[in-house]
Amino acid sequence: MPATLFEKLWRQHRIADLGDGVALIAIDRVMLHERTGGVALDSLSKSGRTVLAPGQAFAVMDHIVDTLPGRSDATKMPTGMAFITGTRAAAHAAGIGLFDLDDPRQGICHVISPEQGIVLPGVTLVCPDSHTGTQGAFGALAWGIGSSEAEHALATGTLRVRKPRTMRITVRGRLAAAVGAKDLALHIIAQVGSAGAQGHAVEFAGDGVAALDIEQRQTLCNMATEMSAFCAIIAPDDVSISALEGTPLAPTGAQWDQAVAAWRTLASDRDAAFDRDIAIDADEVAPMISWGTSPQQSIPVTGTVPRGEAETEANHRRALAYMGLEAGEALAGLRIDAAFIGSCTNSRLSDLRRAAAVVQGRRVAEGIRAICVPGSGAVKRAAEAEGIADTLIAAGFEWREPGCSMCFFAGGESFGLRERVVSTTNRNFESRQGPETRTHIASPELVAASAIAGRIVDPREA
Ligand SMILES: CC(C)[C@H](C(=O)O)[C@@H](O)C(=O)O
Ligand code: SF4
Repeated sequence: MPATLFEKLWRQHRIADLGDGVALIAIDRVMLHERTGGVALDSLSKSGRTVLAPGQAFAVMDHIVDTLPGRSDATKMPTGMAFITGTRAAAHAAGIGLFDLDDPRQGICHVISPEQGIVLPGVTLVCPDSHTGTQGAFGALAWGIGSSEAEHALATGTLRVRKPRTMRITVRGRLAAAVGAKDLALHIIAQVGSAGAQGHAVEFAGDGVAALDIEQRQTLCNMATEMSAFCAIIAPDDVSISALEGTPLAPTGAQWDQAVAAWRTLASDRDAAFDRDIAIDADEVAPMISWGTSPQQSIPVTGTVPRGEAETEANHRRALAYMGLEAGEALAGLRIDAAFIGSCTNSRLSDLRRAAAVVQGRRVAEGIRAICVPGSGAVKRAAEAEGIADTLIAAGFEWREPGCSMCFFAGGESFGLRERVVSTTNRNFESRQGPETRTHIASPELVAASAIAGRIVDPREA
């Protein structure tokens, strides 16, 4: 019987059926970060257990660390330092891999995993972080879990998992030159809704996805979390395989060749049936931006804030009031206070390169705070070598150390009260980037162009 890619990976990792739609699944990699991972490690050691496969477990410092130059274990978050020192001690005691603050490989967990070859096609990878599905861009089965599940996975190399349903999102045709994966993702989420993929493993397919480079694919899979997907996956191909070749933990020599031969079989069979199957026309995707407090509240940047539909009216009104907007108002032209380029959605080299191309030779508008936080040490060094950092700094951007930074207010860094921020991050929830901040999520090009203009602009006209 024809099988989906998800089904193939599920079967390859299924140890036992536990009944009622739940299976015991073999876990190949566990990633942890200092916000939730240290807790799992501590609880594990308190219960007298050890990590079964320390060589396949990795802890990363990304969420709480400051991203200001000259940073140390002390953080802007008053209780932050304990997360960092605690995770460090626990990782050392457990003997697992650690990407510490002073490690040149440090960065956001989902960004550094493929840089290091931690994620590979066909593996199962879990992390107590909701955007773990980002790594499905490499053809892995990667999903976010809770801390206690992380503890279980560390101790046993397995997890009980309720089998998700399957959903395919086929992108027909290629995106226009001025639009990218972030626009595509917001277009899809606006269509299917923030709960649109709940309980589903989403496979992105079609020529529009095959045409995306590996970093854009990660952006797309990252945003699947914002439609509540269990995970996202893209079948491995030359693009994803060559991106992993030569990474520190990838197989080498004959083992690499063998692995590649196996990875090439990882695709949904032609007649495989999905529980849900939807198609998107790439030529209908425009530069997008969110207007509200949920990623589904996104519109083309040329559009106007929609009027509420009856059943969501109260939510709609609340979002409008929170964002300081009125239905019918155009987003283009709206004054902003700040611009942020970073996060596991859009902090890779090509994201920064596209932003730099927009700001090249120009200046951030008077009074606008513009910040760029590269996703990893490797991205930072490459951007510096290529002149991207100089371009951004000359334009007036702050150039930071790698980390989640202002994606996530709980890290301690934040924007000011009620400030309006254009941001390349994935969440525009209330107070996500600071007290009552008004976040508009969009592509790096749109954010960069808006920083220069001091207001929301269509990057095609910048
Ligand atoms: C802190 C962490 C658990 C959280 C998540 O799981 O997503 C964070 O990364 C986020 O983006 O909100
Ligand atoms: S960059 Fe933001 S979304 Fe990504 S893992 Fe960090 S806090 Fe979560």
